[in-house]
Amino acid sequence: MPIFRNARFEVSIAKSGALPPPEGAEIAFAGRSNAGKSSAINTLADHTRLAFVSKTPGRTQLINFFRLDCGAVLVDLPGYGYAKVPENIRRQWQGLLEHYLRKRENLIGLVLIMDSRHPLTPLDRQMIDWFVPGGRPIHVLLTKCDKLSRNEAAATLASVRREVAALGPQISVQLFSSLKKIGMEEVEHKVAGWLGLPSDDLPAIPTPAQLRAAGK
Ligand SMILES: Nc1nc2c(ncn2[C@@H]2O[C@H](COP(=O)(O)OP(=O)(O)OP(=O)(O)O)[C@@H](O)[C@H]2O)c(=O)[nH]1
Ligand SMILES: [Mg+2]
Repeated sequence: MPIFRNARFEVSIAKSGALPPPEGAEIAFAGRSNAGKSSAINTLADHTRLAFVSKTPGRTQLINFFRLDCGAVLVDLPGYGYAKVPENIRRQWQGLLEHYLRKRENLIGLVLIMDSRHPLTPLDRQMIDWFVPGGRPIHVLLTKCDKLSRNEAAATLASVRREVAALGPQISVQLFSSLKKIGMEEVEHKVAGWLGLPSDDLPAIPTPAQLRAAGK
């Protein structure tokens, strides 16, 4: 069962004081503005307009909560690092992110979206630093991997894996593309594991040979 399918919008909030009561395990999606976070959520949810996708960076300015069929919650955090946002607003968003990542008791894991062409920016490292002390896992999606050659993608994956190994013990990394739907099963398996859902119900992760045969 693809766990993100049928995600239903529940609520949006703009201030940490207004967080909804913690009901069900939360899986947060975070990423630099324009990294492809909304596209990844829409692709995983199999819903073209669940999360807003735009060509103008910095559009997701709220924390959006989506309920999954299994009862868990997908949390879409505001994109960070967009240069044209005024400093005071940027500080306010970062405060909201820090509060949520450090303090949210039912937050069990973080999916961190990075553009595979610009991984591990200083703010990505900041998110990792805020989250790692809680001991909960982080799964990095190196998205837009359709824009890299096969060799570039493999080299990026290896170097990001090497770098995050030094930042915390619970950080995993994979390639992803919303455009080509690459890497969906891998992230579904990972998050199902966090939620303690049986991964027998999930489709098997295709082997590299199967992916090549499918032209991906
Ligand atoms: N080629 C390619 N383009 C992508 C992919 N994912 C997203 N994009 C493009 O990248 C741009 C930003 O995508 P969004 O999903 O809106 O990014 P976001 O991280 O949600 O951005 P903000 O909400 O603005 O912070 C859009 O033009 C998308 O079409 C992908 O896997 N491959
Ligand atoms: Mg977005």
